[in-house]
Amino acid sequence: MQIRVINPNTTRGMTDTIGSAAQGIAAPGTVITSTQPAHGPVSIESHFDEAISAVGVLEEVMAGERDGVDAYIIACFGDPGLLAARELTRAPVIGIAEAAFHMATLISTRFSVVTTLGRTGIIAEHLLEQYGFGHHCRRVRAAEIPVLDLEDDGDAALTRIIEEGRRARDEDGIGAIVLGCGGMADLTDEISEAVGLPVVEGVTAAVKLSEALVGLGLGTSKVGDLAFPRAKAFTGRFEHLSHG
Ligand SMILES: O=C(O)C[C@H]1NC(=O)NC1=O
Repeated sequence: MQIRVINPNTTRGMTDTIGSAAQGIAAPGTVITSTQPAHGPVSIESHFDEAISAVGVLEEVMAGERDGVDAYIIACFGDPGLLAARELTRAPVIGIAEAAFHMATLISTRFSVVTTLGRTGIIAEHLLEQYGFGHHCRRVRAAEIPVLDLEDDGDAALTRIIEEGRRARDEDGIGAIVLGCGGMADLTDEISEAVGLPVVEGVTAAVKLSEALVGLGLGTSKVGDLAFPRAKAFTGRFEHLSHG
């Protein structure tokens, strides 16, 4: 099977980190192809960044449909464009936040999230409620690091994440940590070792969930709100999105 991992930001180094983590956990026979939008924010750290990035995610899913992709992963912790992407395909589309939340509830009764900047914590909080995991998550914490510090200042970023993870361990009454950024995909073992808790990371969780869904012959329902979009003309810079 082919799983297309989409980094919604446009930083190639982070796309490569994400793709490597995905391939490293993939089963024999699973091919990971990783991609990013041609246009969009170099990192996603606000509602504005999320909104703009979603268009690129959808364009990458449309390209994947031409490539015969078997499953898609949206590798940003805000799961930008998730439901819209599901409208475009019969394949499974998994957001890394949703995947991580599901996995964390299978190994712990309470978890906390450690993400990058505090200002994006509300996005994870909204997703927790939207997905039905609000009562499982004790707190959404932030290491207060810019997303691209994970690429540009990795050691300092890792230190900050571990420090926040230890505070969560000591204060939150939790059994697991969820990593709140696609760019943390290669840090799972180091953080788990340093904090002394199981760490759930969304990219790798989404790979295994995608393999499970494809293996079960399950894909996005095309009945109801996730049916293919109605024929629609788009104008201006979005004219290429016209369909039907
Ligand atoms: O929402 C966040 O803080 C992290 C999010 N931003 C990004 O560019 N990739 C992510 O996973």
